[in-house]
Formats: sequence, structure tokens, C-alpha cells
Amino acid sequence: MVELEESKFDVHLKLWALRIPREHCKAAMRILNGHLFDRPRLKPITEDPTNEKTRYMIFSEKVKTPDLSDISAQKLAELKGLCQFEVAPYSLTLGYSYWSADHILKQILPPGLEVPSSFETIVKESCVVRHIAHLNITDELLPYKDVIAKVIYDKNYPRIQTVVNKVGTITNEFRVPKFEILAGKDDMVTEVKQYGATFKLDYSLVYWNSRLEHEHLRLVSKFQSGETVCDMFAGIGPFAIPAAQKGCAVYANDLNPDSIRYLKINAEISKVDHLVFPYNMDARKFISQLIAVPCNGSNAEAEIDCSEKFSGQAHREKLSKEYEVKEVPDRTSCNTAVLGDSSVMEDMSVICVKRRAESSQEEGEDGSAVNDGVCVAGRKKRGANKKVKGCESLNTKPSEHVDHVIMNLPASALEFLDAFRGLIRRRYWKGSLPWIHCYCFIRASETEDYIISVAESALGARVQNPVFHRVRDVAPNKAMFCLSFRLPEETCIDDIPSLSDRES
Ligand SMILES: C[S@@+](CC[C@H](N)C(=O)[O-])C[C@H]1O[C@@H](n2cnc3c(N)ncnc32)[C@H](O)[C@@H]1O
Repeated sequence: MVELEESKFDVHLKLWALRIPREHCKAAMRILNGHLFDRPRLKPITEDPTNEKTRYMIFSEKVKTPDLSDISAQKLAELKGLCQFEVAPYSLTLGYSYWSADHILKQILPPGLEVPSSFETIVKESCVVRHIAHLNITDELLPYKDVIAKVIYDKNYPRIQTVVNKVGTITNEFRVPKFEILAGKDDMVTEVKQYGATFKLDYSLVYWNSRLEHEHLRLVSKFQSGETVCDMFAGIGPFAIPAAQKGCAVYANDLNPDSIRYLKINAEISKVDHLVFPYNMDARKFISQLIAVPCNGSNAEAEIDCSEKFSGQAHREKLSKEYEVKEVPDRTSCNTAVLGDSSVMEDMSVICVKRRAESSQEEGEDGSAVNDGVCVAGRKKRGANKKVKGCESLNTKPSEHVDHVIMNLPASALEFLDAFRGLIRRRYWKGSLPWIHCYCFIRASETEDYIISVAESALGARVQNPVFHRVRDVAPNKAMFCLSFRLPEETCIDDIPSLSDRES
């Protein structure tokens, strides 16, 4: 292991300084401009410990002799006309605490090795600490990992309180890297802010990527207040929570119980827990059960009964019982009692939803609304049961209408598109089919047409007017994209009973 010997970084400077009455410092500074000590974070004027009426003005290394012959005669004459002064030797040591992390690491690491200059920082913006620096230390730097971490920790404390290194590649389905703690506290619970919302998370247990902030915001900007959104791979809620803040009803699912635990906490922190419906199951099962019409009527009357039975409160209660699997135990300080399923379900009964299909909005080619809807989602205080005035109150049955489905699992989301085959029963569905926003990776060797063909074979239907948005480059030959398209009509079951069925 490489040791960090702090005294090795000491640089002793032998300088000259002007001992001058303190009231003349300002004018002398102006005259000596360009000749004074000029280093970041250090001032060229210091107190004189022997006399409170005088101060030292430290010259730069360029002023080499006490006769100040390196300064022009004109400036010296001006200085002499200003006041009496004395030139004295001045010693200064720039030590470990002075130098930047970059400067120190350049000296420690063998020449040719790249200094890890940037790191993913989980920064909490308030003064409460617990910030995490996330390093991805390359193989050649591994022998230096501890010393790198110590320098980053020392140089960024208290902004950074824990330095971690990602170990190996991400192989688990929750997309959570394995970390080793290299410096600071063994505590990965932290908070991040995105577009004004606070997200609490345990960085060692849940997926989080600060680099997606812009994408979260971009996609949510396409949603309108009152729309219904399904997030199949919701994580701790970076799409779900801002969508709910906008007034959307959000059905948010993740397979990772810790993600759902934090999603609930975050929904409560942002005061949108009445609009966010958390689920903890496989995404394919989630979307199938959420959107599937829950019973199979065979005649018109039975159909009405059936849809009534599952409408509104009853429908949501059924969902809460059947599909919202086990309550995730809360291991954090946040009180999640109020996040219990039934309270969420009750609140949902007053959500005011104006569906895109029933509003007069125009729509952009990627599902974004061109003009704002008139309806504002009804937010109510817990316990109150009041609808927002002037707003059309609809039962948000996801088996009848969903506006947007988010699928952010880029490595395999395209494969999950098969869940939509035959999922929507057209005669129960109201208005237009949902926009699907499916994230994927595209390698340099692949084309958008190829991605469409993969999506189409999963859906068993042609995709019309797909929109690709490049999210970010993840490797030299690989980029993350968001593919948005309206779910094709051919994926629906058109199960209107035939005449002979009705007659029999
Ligand atoms: C790339 S992350 C996206 C999280 C979040 N939407 C975001 O943008 O930060 C993918 C998420 O999908 C979850 N996941 C992986 N496989 C899943 C599955 N089969 N069903 C549901 N969720 C799954 C992971 O736990 C992870 O939280």
C-alpha cells in the first residue's frame, strides 16, 4: 500500500516582504501591482506579529533582492514618496493542506497514469453532511486507491464525507453497483436534489445516476397535469415524483424492495404520496396486471357490472390487495405509516384527471402536449375529500386509460415490450393508446431501424412515427436513447362480441 507522507509536499519559500504602516497598504498594493505574492487562497498581506501598526506585504518569487531592483525605478520612487518602509526576509511553507488534490496526486502517481480528477458526487445541498464521492478506479490505479481516496477526502471534507470505489461490473438485476468504502464514514444513506425535489436514498442499495437529471426533466416536461403515468422501472422515483408534482397520477413499480421503500419516502418528502402508487414486482407482471381488464364479461350488462365493480375506489382497493405486494419494511427514520396502501388508495379517489383523449390538447410528435390543459389535478389535504372545482373528476382506471408508460431499463427494456401484446382490450379502453417511452442502448454498429425492428418483434406490431432522443454517451461506441412511440393499435385485443355470440 502506498503511504501518504504529508511532509513530503512541503515547499519552503524564501521571500522578501515590505514592512509598512497598515494605513498605506491599500495605496502600496496599487503601486506594487504585479510584484506581490500571487497564489490561490493566499493573501499577499499579513499581520506583523511584533507590531500592530505595521503589516507585511509579501513579494512574489520574482523579487529576488532586498534592494527591490526587480521593480521599476518609477514605482519605487512612488512607493518611497508614499511612506517610510523596510524590506525584510519572509519565510513561507506551503504544506499538504495548501496543495490541491490534483497537485498532490500528480506527485504520488507514477508518470503516465491519469489522475482521477472527476468523480460522481452525491451532494446534499443543505448544510447537513453525508456526501459521497464515487470513484471508478481503473486497474492500473488500484495500488493507489487508498491514497487517492484519502487525498480526495482530505481535500473535500466536509463537503465529501465518504469516498467509495465501484467494484466490478454491475451484474445484479437491481442495477446497483458494489462499492468498497475507501475513506470516511461507512454510511451510504444520503439525499440528492433534482429540479427542486429531494430524494433520499441508500447509494449501496438502490440505483441512482445523477447524470440522468436532465433526461428525467425532459421526459416529465412532456406530461400534462392530470395524465396517468406508469413507470415500470421506477427506482426511487426520479420520473415518478416530478410527474406527480406536476399533477399526474403515477403508478410506479420496481423489483427492488429498497427502491420502493425509498420511493415511498421520497413521495412523502415531496408531498405527492397521494398521487404515487408504489408497486414492488416484476415489470412485466406489473403492467399486465395493472392494465388488464380485471374480469371477462360476456354480455353488455355483465360488462357494465364488471367495469363498475372495478371502477374507482373498489378498483383501487382490489389493486392494493392483489397487486401491491408486501409492505416493504422501513429501516429509515422516516415514518411511513401514513404511506400505507389504504391511505394512498383513499386519496386517489379524489384525483382529478383530465385525459388527453378527452381534452382539447394538441399533441406533438413525441407525445408532448402543445398547449397546456385546463385541468389541474386535484391535490387534497390528507383526510379531506374535496374535488378541485371546475375539474372533471374521472376514475383513473389504468385498464381504461394510461397516457404514458416509462421503461427505463436500457439494457433490456425493449424485451419487456412483449408485455403489451394483447394487453389492452379496445372496447374497455377510452381514448388514445399510451405513449411508450422505452430506453435502450444503441451501439455504433447498430441503427435506429434495427432497434425499431427489435421493438416491433417484441410487440408483434408495426411502430408508427417513432421518435429517438439521444440521452447520453455511455461508452465510446455506445449511447443511451429514449425511443418514444404510441402503442400500436394492432397490439390491442378487439374483442367485441360477434353477432352469433350475442344471439346465443
Ligand atoms: C436503470 S434503473 C432506472 C431507475 C429510475 N427510473 C431512474 O431513472 O433512475 C432500472 C430500475 O429497474 C429495476 N428493475 C430491474 N429489473 C426489473 C424488473 N424485471 N422489473 C421491475 N423493475 C426492475 C431496478 O431495480 C432499477 O431500479
